[in-house]
Amino acid sequence: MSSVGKVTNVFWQECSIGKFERQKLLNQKGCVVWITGLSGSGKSTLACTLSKDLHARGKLSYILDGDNLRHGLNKDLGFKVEDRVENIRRVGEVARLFADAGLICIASLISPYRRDRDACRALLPDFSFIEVYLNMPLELCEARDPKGLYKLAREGKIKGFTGIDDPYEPPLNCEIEIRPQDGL
Ligand SMILES: Nc1ncnc2c1ncn2[C@@H]1O[C@H](COP(=O)(O)OS(=O)(=O)O)[C@@H](OP(=O)(O)O)[C@H]1O
Ligand SMILES: Nc1ncnc2c1ncn2[C@@H]1O[C@H](COP(=O)(O)OP(=O)(O)O)[C@@H](O)[C@H]1O
Repeated sequence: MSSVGKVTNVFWQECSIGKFERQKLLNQKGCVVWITGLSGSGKSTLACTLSKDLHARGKLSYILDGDNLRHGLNKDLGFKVEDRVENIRRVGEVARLFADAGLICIASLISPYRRDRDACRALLPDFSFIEVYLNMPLELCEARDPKGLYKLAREGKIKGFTGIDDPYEPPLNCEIEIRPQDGL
């Protein structure tokens, strides 16, 4: 018996088919590629390109995209600090399940807070957690503005927009940092 979060009397159930058996079946290792950066920095584009490339190599991947998850799993969440924290916590847990299932899980979310990204990394001590920082200047992201959200934020029609009037904390020790001159 153990105590988990708010409840007690819950038990961990083991199965003889585990992570290693699944990895053998799929001929790959589960891991998480966590893409972080401002809106418009290219997270979804990179996630899709990576997934297509892996697919072509016969590797099974799955994308957890912030925008998409907010249509379902996270549709009860907004953009206040506590909602973003819960958003990242949930996606970290889902990413852990996908990695445990043996997939290459590609999470692409703004994930503005360093502490939350680090907490996701800490959830995955037995897997590779590859943090990819799309270090694109705000001016570039704002010039792209494919959804017109920066314009609305500048006009004050969206409050708390990341990079405008809400913070983004860049990673200090990410595995991969991509800058505009890297020519992606
Ligand atoms: N206030 C505010 N701030 C930032 N982003 C906003 C906001 N309102 C809506 N959007 C749109 O939501 C997308 C970001 O969702 P995420 O789940 O990745 O955000 S977060 O990680 O919880 O910060 C983000 O998508 P991307 O442009 O793909 O990053 C925006 O389209
Ligand atoms: N490497 C790149 N070079 C030029 N434009 C890009 C690049 N990556 C993405 N874009 C464009 O920038 C915009 C934002 O990309 P997107 O992947 O939607 O970013 P995010 O998911 O971070 O909001 C889109 O119009 C996309 O086509």
